[in-house]
Amino acid sequence: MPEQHDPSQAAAPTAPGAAVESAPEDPEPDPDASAVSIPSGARLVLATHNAGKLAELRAMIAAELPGLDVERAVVDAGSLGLPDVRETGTTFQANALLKAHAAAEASGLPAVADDSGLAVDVLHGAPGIFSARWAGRHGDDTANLELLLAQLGDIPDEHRAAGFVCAAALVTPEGAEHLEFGHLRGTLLQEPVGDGGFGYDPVLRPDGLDVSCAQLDPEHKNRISHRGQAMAALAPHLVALLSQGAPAAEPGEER
Ligand SMILES: O=c1[nH]c(=O)c2ncn([C@@H]3O[C@H](COP(=O)(O)OP(=O)(O)OP(=O)(O)O)[C@@H](O)[C@H]3O)c2[nH]1
Ligand SMILES: [Mg+2]
Repeated sequence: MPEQHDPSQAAAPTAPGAAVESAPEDPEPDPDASAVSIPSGARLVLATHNAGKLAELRAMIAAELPGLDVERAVVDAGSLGLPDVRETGTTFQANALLKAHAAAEASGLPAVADDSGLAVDVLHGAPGIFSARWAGRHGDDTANLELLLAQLGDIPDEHRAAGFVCAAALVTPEGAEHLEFGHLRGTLLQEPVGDGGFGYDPVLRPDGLDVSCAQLDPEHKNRISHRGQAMAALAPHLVALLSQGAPAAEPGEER
């Protein structure tokens, strides 16, 4: 069982794992990962192919680990040529773990993955884990959002409560796991507003604000978002992992 801190997320992930703290030091690159070329200085893989998520995750890691050279140390699944992982899990946490395990095994580096989505109360939590492909095609944000608005066309504001959910997983090449969660509750607007963010951002107005997520500046969204909360909770584990056994720089070598 990975560590997890969200009792509302009931289904248990299947992959076993020890606590990250027990990992003795940064691993040597996995010899079986020879198909993947790891840039020098890479320390962490972000196991996502979603550009919107990637930008947010990079900014969050830069803010949470100010000593880390994010440009050099953080690589992403796409730039390593890692394939998209089939999300066969039935919960956010199971899919986050699937993606992080796959990237850690393929790269020989620790990996962070996020599985996230929009859960609409009147739809009993849908689109949920199917958020990225709600309209039938993976990653068509405009079609997903239009379908959702059409489905909710007759639903008045007082019954349009919804929330973003994020499960963020940190997995080492040895299989150690950490899992954290974040939620952002709000109300679905009748029409998209704003052009920032991605996905369903233009239709979710967070509780206590009078703008959509797409109208927030990126720092503000990251401070309050589901992903921001999950990554803030994961940050101490990332710090512990990345500060352990950091290879010493060779004389004259830049890090
Ligand atoms: O408006 C949004 N603001 C957000 O902050 C947000 N976070 C997640 N989502 C939605 O949920 C899907 C994730 O699905 P998902 O976790 O499987 O990711 P993905 O398939 O897009 O990329 P990957 O990380 O799996 O490679 C995304 O595509 C979006 O539709 C969001 N929408
Ligand atoms: Mg996905």
